[in-house]
Amino acid sequence: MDRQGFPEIPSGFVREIESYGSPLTQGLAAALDGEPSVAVRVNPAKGVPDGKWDATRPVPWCAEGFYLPERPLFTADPHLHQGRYYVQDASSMIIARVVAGLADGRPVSYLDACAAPGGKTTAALSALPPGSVAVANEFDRKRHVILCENLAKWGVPATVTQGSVGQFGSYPASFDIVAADVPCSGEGMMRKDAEARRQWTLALTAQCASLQREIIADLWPAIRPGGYLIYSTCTFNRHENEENVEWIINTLGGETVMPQPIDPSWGIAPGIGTDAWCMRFMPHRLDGEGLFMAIIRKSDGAIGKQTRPTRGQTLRHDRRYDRCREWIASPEAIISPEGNRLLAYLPCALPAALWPRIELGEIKGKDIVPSQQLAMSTLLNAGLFNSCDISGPTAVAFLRREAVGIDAPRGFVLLKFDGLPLGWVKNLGNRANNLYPQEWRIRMSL
Ligand SMILES: C[S@@+](CC[C@H](N)C(=O)[O-])C[C@H]1O[C@@H](n2cnc3c(N)ncnc32)[C@H](O)[C@@H]1O
Repeated sequence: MDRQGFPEIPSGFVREIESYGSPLTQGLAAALDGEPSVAVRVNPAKGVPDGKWDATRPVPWCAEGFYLPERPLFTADPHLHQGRYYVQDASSMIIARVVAGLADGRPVSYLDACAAPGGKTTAALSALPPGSVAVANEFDRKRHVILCENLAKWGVPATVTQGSVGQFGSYPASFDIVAADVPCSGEGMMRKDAEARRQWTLALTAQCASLQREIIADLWPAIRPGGYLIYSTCTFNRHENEENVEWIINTLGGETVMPQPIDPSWGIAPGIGTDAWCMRFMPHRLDGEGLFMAIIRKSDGAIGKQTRPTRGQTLRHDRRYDRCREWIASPEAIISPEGNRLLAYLPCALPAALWPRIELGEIKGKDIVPSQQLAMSTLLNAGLFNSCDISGPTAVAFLRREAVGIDAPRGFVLLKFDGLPLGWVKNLGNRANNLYPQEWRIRMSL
């Protein structure tokens, strides 16, 4: 056993990386016994109050990223639950820079094919130029639920889907950028996660490399010719990294590109034993966990070509709900019920099945009970609702789904903390019903 009851770094892993004979891997195994850093990325659409984290160090490659000197009790912080920031390993924040560089100011269609829990998706959503559309998919059902929660809190509209990446075969040449943060052997997590050490075998790396090729082959038709694949893993071995990038280039047809200049002082290393342009984040060379990323441009064509919106083709605005139209600041939205949920669809260049949607509320008789997703949305027209500013302790009680006393008119009231929405209560006068989603509530004792 080594640090904090972690098993030793697997010797087979050490032998594997030493076999590369690269100076880039010297010192890597020792660094995996060190302490991981703590970093956060601020949501530019919501922001955090000035001075929230004094004297934090910026993450060099991400304008919104900061290292914290120690790990606070994030769960007890209402700002986290408001989607004002995301706790994320610093290395992963590179995705924002890459996406901004590839889009280069043009609206694009973006697919994050392996998205849960949503760290890279939220970063990409903040980096995509206005007018872009984003789809986030997750294969695993339980992780999809977490993805929905994290993206709802982030508040920037996106479509969330659940299923295998094969489903995107039905949308040929539909996306300018496809991000595939593929499932991997997780060697880059050996510092944070004891299981990453326990599960490691050379056979696992081969299995993962093969699954990753299947995933990319399934996704490839969905990328527009001339569009981009962002391929990433959180592992160090070459089989899942450089070898797969070369397989993609040679078998599917593309070339690696560098979308943004990388400052050598950041410590990001190139690929090992390849001419392809790759980025290696190695914890002994920079402050972040292991990450590998390559950007592959699919041969031919140009990106940014938008087809005409197919608005109204399969969905019609339901006039019974006209009064909810202004709840969100999107005049194009089509308001339509699905079962007892009232949804606002945001028409875009993608087929209607992939239009982003915001749940406005639950239809209960004549009432529409406004939803938590609406409260969190950056499109919410907050001025249309009665609201009430609450203190930190009341905010935490609300997030625990406890009863909160408020001084506000009767009916649905939007609770605000530090100037931004936190959620809804139904004020009955003598008490207020807490409408925070049961499954999102803070469960731990604080
Ligand atoms: C590295 S994680 C993604 C992390 C995420 N991009 C983030 O930054 O928060 C890889 C994801 O791929 C999903 N996955 C597992 N098997 C898959 C498969 N066969 N096809 C597609 N995705 C799969 C996993 O459930 C997992 O959520």
